[in-house]
Formats: sequence, structure tokens, C-alpha cells
Amino acid sequence: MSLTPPLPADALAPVDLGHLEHAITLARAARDRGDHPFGAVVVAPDGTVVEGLNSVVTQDDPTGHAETNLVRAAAARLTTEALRGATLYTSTEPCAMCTGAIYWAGIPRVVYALGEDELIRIVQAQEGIPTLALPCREVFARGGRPVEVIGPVLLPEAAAVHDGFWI
Ligand SMILES: Nc1nc2[nH]cnc2c(=O)[nH]1
Repeated sequence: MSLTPPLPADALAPVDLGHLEHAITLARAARDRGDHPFGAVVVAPDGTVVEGLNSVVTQDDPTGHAETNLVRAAAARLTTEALRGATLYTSTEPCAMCTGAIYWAGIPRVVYALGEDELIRIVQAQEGIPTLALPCREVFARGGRPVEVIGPVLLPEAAAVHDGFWI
């Protein structure tokens, strides 16, 4: 479980903070349309922004996590070179499946708001909801190229978007 201490929001560069807040608004949009409350964006070196929302419920797809959907969309829209210079921002730390997708896409930088340990604490109030406790840093550490990871970042809305959802 991640014991990385949270960063204050003002420790981030304003551009990173803006994209992270965008990811959290997408988590809210996913929840509002009936999906699980997760959202993410990829930002390419030229500023192109690709969005991803969780679609587990509306597409009846257990692998429809925000980041996995996003990596597919980004790979379709961006060149390999652009992916290799991109940053992925996500409302919650990527799970092991999504971390694998990010790694295989060659994305070298990830910024997340809510930590996996905090998500598990929220979700575990509910019996029967499965979690996968494997911090993204541990998965990336097994890879053959470095991925910079920044997070968790203290943004109250990142936790608030889960309020009352997992009950
Ligand atoms: N980061 C993240 N964690 C999840 N856990 C369950 N679904 C998701 C998702 O879409 N994104």
C-alpha cells in the first residue's frame, strides 16, 4: 500500500494543477452519467488534450477504467513520439491494470490526486467491493524505463467525488 505522503496542491506547477483539476471534473462527469467516479487526461507535448472517463457501468465492461480507456484513445489520436513526451493526469492513482497500459503506451510521466491507499480506505467501508492494493510506483519500478510519478496531491474534490458512491 502506498505510504507516499500527499503533496499540497500549491507544490504543483500551475499547468499541472490545471490538468489534474480537469481530470477530477471528468471523474465527476463519469459519476453523473452512472459510471464509477474516475477521470483522466493525457496532455501531449504540443498541448493536445485527450480525455478518458470510467465506463465500467455504461459499457458493461469491467476493464473500462478511465486510464485504460484513455490510453486507447490517446494511442489512436497521438503519434508514438507524442505519447513518449506526454503526461497523464488522473483523479485517482492508476490501478495495476491501468499502470500496465500507461507503461506499454510509453507515457513517461503520471500525476495523480487521490492515493490508492486512500481510495481503499474509502471503498473498504463497504464489504464485498474488491480492491487491488498495488501502488503504481511498484508496478512502474518493474519496468525497463523510468516513469516519473507525482502524487498523491491534496485536492479535496478528488476524495469528495467518491462521497456516498461506494455505499
Ligand atoms: N484510477 C482508477 N482506479 C479505479 N478503480 C476502479 N476503477 C478505476 C478507474 O477507472 N481508475
